[in-house]
Amino acid sequence: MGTANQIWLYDTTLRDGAQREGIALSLEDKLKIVRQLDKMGIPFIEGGWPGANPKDVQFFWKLQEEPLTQAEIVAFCSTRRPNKIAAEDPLLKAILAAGTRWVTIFGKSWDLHVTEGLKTSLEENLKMIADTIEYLRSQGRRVIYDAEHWFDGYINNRDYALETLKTAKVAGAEWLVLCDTNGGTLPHDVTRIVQDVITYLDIQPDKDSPQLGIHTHNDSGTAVANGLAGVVEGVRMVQGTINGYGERCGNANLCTLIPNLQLKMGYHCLEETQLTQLTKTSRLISEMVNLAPDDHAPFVGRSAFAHKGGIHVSAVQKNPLTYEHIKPENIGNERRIVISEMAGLSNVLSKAKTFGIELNKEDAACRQILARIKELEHEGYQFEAAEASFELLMRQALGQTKSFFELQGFQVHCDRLYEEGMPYSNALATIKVTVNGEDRLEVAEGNGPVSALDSALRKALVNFYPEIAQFHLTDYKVRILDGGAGTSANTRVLIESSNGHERWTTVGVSPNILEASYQAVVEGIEYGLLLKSSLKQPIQSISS
Ligand SMILES: CC(=O)SCCNC(=O)CCNC(=O)[C@H](O)C(C)(C)COP(=O)(O)OP(=O)(O)OC[C@H]1O[C@@H](n2cnc3c(N)ncnc32)[C@H](O)[C@@H]1OP(=O)(O)O
Ligand SMILES: CC(=O)C(=O)O
Repeated sequence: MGTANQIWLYDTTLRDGAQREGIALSLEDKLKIVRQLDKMGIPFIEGGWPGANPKDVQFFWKLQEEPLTQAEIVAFCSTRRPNKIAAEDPLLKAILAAGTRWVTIFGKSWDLHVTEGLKTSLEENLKMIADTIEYLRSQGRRVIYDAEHWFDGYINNRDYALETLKTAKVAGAEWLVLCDTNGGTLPHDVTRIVQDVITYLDIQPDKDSPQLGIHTHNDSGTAVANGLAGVVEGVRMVQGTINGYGERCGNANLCTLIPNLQLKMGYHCLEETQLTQLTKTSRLISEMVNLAPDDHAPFVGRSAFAHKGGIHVSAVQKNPLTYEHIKPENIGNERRIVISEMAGLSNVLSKAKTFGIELNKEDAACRQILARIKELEHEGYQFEAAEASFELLMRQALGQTKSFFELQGFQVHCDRLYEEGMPYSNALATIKVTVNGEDRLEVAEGNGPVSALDSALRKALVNFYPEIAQFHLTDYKVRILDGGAGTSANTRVLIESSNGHERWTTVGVSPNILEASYQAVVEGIEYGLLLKSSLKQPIQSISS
């Protein structure tokens, strides 16, 4: 056992996390994820159920060839089937073949599951638990026992549930993990039930084995709170998943549990440097499972330390404690200042600094910029996501941009055509611009009006600004702002552009979707050109 304040983290992203609807991990994905968790210092990582599918079998073979650096990789399985012999159970043979030092076995605690699910007797279930653990111990394995449906079982039949745990303890399980499998338990029930288990089994937290663990699901929205409640009472292993992925509403989110345990409750889970990997790990794993990261996730979300209200920004700049519950850098996250109609001068100053522009509150331009933002946001512009447009607006107010070209006009023509009876769209854009006093007229095709317009504009400009050849649109989002107005509604378009190295987002607003798109396209090109120009150097405050 560890020191008095040690909590043993147990990650089940690769097993229970993968039981989330919408996640399908390849062998390669699983290997990448396990290495990242190992790097972050998680001591126990549940890799999968080796008897359940060929991918999990291969996963454990791969780890035998290239073991992890510090984590114990754990193989998962059920107890033997009713009225069978443990040594002959194919799933138990597979878990042994996985070659791990530690195995996790789940067994039934709830009498309802024994009689209705397993269709066996309460006595046989106790034998299944005992036989399985004793057999695995005889084969040299260390055993973690997951007491499935522990809390429901306890509430339905306390004495039987406690007997199943005692059986696992006597058979040699080193960890007894209380599972809230259906996720319906609330923290005050966790508290009283854990207290009873500790007394009944005479558990000595932080001393000898067995010790208690907890595995919670989020169906009541209390998975993390339940885990914390268990720890307060003496539980020393916490099971969960990165980003809370898991069956139904998910498992306890380790990205929330770990910082709460370590930074607020004084327990030791990870080294300080490992804790700073948390945000990166959360985002990396969301990439690997192909789910968009939750920007508003506690601790690790992109917005977890984002300040939008002017009052907040002003105070945070004086002392971050005023609106932040922890230091974002402790978990590898960062503070962000957001620009919107709720901004005050402090937001503008702070954002200017990130663009390399030193302003102070006395600059007249500062108030003008703020007033302009509020006016434009009232018209439907939104600068939170369109930071490139905001920087252009700021530089225009400060006289720090130049006009790269002048639009004379454009026309876009869309056709719906048919080829062998199949419909397809084709768009043609004509644009006329003046650059350095020279008129250019260009035509381009696209599979839609915006791509045709974008192509025509870039074609007209590329001879003057060759870097435009590297620019391309990477994302295009449209939002109808006043849906009640039907097809004459105001439209906001956000366009993300890239030059292959950097990405930036611009915004346009108009009742005409093409006009809104044109504004965003033009700002996208202007910002790309600005990035390469000497204008994008840090500049001095205009009043200094
Ligand atoms: C709480 C949890 O998250 S537990 C983990 C859940 N995860 C999974 O189920 C994913 C992996 N599972 C699988 O690939 C398959 O279900 C397998 C390979 C395990 C079993 O497949 P099958 O043999 O076809 O059985 P099936 O999935 O239909 O039913 C599960 C069987 O396990 C039995 N079972 C359930 N829990 C236990 C247990 N703790 N001990 C022994 N048997 C159990 C059920 O009673 C049922 O038996 P039955 O077929 O006699 O009715
Ligand atoms: C073991 C497990 O995953 C559960 O009881 O939820």
